[in-house]
Amino acid sequence: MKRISLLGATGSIGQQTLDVIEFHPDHFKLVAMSLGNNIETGREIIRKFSPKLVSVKSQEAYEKLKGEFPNTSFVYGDEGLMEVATYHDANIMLNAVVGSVGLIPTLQAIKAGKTIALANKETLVTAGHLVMDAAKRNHVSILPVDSEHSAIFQCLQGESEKSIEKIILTASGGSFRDRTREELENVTVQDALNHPNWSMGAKITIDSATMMNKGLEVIEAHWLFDLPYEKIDVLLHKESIIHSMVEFQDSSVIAQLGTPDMKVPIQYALSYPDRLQMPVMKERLNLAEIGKLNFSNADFKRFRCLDLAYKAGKEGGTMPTVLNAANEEAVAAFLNGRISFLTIESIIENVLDKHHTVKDPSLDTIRQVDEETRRFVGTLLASK
Ligand SMILES: NC(=O)C1=CN([C@@H]2O[C@H](COP(=O)(O)OP(=O)(O)OC[C@H]3O[C@@H](n4cnc5c(N)ncnc54)[C@H](OP(=O)(O)O)[C@@H]3O)[C@@H](O)[C@H]2O)C=CC1
Ligand SMILES: CC(=O)[C@@H](O)[C@H](O)COP(=O)(O)O
Ligand SMILES: [Mn+2]
Repeated sequence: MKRISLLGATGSIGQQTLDVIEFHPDHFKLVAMSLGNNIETGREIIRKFSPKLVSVKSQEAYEKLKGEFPNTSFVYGDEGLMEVATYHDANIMLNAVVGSVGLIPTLQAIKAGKTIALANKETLVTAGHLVMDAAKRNHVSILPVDSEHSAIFQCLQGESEKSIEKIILTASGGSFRDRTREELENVTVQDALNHPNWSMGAKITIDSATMMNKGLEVIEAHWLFDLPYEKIDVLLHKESIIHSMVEFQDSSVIAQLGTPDMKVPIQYALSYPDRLQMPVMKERLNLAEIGKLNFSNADFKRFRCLDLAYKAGKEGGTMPTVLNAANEEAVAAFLNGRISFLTIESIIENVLDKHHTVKDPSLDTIRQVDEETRRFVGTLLASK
């Protein structure tokens, strides 16, 4: 029985994780969870799964919920998130919060010896060296939930990482994949939130539209699979059927395919090294029905954020921390209607240009750079 603590239970990945847990009561049990502001959904989840410990974001939410469920203890804030991440009765922690707020709970869970199922890619982007180093020292596995990384992880089962020629991350191209840069000038938040293949949280859907998502995934892959950036390619594939591929030294290419459904990589991370039945999904893959799959190279001028992410990743040190923090702030400003779609990338580029890299940063330095970057983006936004 895997006993799961789930960060971000009310989100898109969180809810699909709960579906998977519900399908397999003999294999999985939810013992602890966190939510942010969505108390209504939180209540429904607590009623259904009776977790022993629940963390909420604010003290106000904590005051509202704490007397309602006699068998559940409540905590709140950053401290609460950490308590859930390290809950004594959990053996696996699935991190499905959005943003670099996921970093510290991940590090704490690693220290507590929990297996990590990681959806929260920002954690690896902002401080991949600290996370992978802590995992190594504590003999803890980091199992990917992100669909591309799960695909690569699956392709690598039974293979030696030494025999990898390169990995190929597929990219749908997001909501605006068929538009020119000129056509991006006046796109709306609603247009951007309309992803062609995946139903996801707002932040990652915007990241997908700017292709920053793929850039973050390149950095995530660098850390997870210990590969230099030269061995990580991106390929546009608009159907999101091939979730990613590995090319080996002998020229063989192994790919992982499936309909776009996050329950598959979530379940694989939870059941690993076993596979379980997938009782409820939209549909299984029928290639004859699909007929044709499309591929093309990603244009780095068209998808500026992808280029910025490769450059930040290659530079290393604190540069990816800045990339991530600037992106989080710029995307939030776009979602709030404060800036246009193309301003997201110009803000990130401006901030990266001004940053002087600190090599091999400590956790304190990462936190400081993250905060400074957010403040700097705040001043840029104030002048708009
Ligand atoms: N959605 C997807 O299909 C995929 C997502 N990912 C990654 O998984 C992560 C989660 O994405 P997704 O599920 O789409 O995001 P959502 O926005 O749908 O969910 C985010 C979750 O995090 C909680 N949360 C947000 N901010 C905070 C905070 N400051 N403190 C505590 N909790 C917080 C939210 O709580 P509440 O809603 O209650 O406020 C919610 O439970 C991201 O890193 C994303 O990149 C990766 C691959 C696919
Ligand atoms: C489902 C998932 O893993 C997302 O990260 C997805 O990959 C987004 O799709 P694109 O970034 O390829 O548009
Ligand atoms: Mn992905």
